[in-house]
Amino acid sequence: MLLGAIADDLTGATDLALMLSREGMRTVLAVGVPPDDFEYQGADAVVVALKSRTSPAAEAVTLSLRALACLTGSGARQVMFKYCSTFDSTPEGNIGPVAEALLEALKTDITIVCPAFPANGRTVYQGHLFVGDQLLSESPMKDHPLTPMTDSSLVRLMHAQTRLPVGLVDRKTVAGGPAAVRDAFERARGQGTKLLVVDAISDDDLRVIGEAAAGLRLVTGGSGIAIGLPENFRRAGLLGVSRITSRFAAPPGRAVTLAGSCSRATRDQIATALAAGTPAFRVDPVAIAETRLSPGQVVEWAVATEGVPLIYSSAEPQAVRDAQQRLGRDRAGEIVEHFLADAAAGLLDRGFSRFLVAGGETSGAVVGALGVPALLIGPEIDPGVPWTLSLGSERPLALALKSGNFGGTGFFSKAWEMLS
Ligand SMILES: Nc1ncnc2c1ncn2[C@@H]1O[C@H](COP(=O)(O)OP(=O)(O)OP(=O)(O)O)[C@@H](O)[C@H]1O
Ligand SMILES: O=C(O)[C@@H](O)C(=O)CO
Repeated sequence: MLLGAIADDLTGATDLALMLSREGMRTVLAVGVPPDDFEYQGADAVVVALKSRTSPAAEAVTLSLRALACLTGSGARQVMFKYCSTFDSTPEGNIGPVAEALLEALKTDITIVCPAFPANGRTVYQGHLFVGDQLLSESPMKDHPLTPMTDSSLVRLMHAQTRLPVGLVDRKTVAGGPAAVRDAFERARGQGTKLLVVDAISDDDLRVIGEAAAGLRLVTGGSGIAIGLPENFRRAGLLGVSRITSRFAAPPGRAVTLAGSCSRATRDQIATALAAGTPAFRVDPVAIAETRLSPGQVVEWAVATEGVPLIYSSAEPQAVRDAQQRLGRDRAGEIVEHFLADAAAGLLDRGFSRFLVAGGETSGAVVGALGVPALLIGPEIDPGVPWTLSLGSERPLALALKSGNFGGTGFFSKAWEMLS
């Protein structure tokens, strides 16, 4: 194993695994910390998908260290910690605490912090994260149900989340190429800086940073930062030049779309699907809490519905706030996650084998309920979202796990057409 990665949610893990596959690494995704006898299938890269983004920081650290032990125990030469390209976190973490714990466990002195993913509009300039043409704190991320982002300065956010010294490598330095960035790492090292936020506004910048990061034991960032890492292994003669051609044969069976993401992109995709006449069932968290709605009812509705049914809880920010006021923020989230997971398990029992799930937390819950221990990465649907095939599940499943804010407005029909 050349690269071992720890992702703080499942859609983020598929996003990273897609990036590594595209750059020519045979990549396997493990759902949760893999057991000792996990079959790595000779992979160049293994991505461990956790569900640690919004768990208490201490829990996220423990889980991440367990994943790290598996990856380093299997010989990973470099380790990556993958978090969201919109830096989804709270003042308590979990990005800072996990990065700090990984640095310490790997006995290494410095790492980079770079969530940039230009293909999806995430860029970092002067240490500030932009989403499209908006600062993070002015983007729809300010209304996220679990991790509202109200500050765009990555340096400030990292200061709030760790006790470690934080520095910045600015765009001007990155424009100077890999040697200039490596020099900046050395200078920062000399000053005792441990976490270096790095500017990146294009894939070219990310390739420069990737090359400069060849000697770093730990790299942290969004999937974009991985774009330049495979080439380092190639330069070192450890990775072949051939690109991976993904063979993808989706199993037969019925299909369903499940959406628990309240992100802007998902809401637009739902609106597009509804306008096109997609049969849809809207799930209300308060109705679930008051036991007026059960997963079984939704399963029966989907079974009786023709085409690809859409089951969604996604709602506008005000409706989410109302539900959270009634139920509590975490409880509202958990109620919906459990509901959609139970509905997915019910649909699996009724012969469904193709699942498109929108939302990272939602995907984690659904894939857990479907009993899928690992995934093989298939073709890209939109930047950051591949079709995947289950590995080691009772029967083969096709899964598209979409990050909440990824994908064009016609994403659902585009994804399903790829399987028809
Ligand atoms: N109507 C609702 N009211 C309150 N909470 C909701 C509602 N619908 C969904 N949720 C919760 O909001 C959270 C959405 O998080 P999720 O990670 O699934 O989506 P996302 O943040 O858009 O995606 P990603 O993490 O991939 O960016 C989940 O915990 C979900 O259960
Ligand atoms: O980086 C991203 O934006 C995604 O891969 C993700 O982590 C969403 O949950």
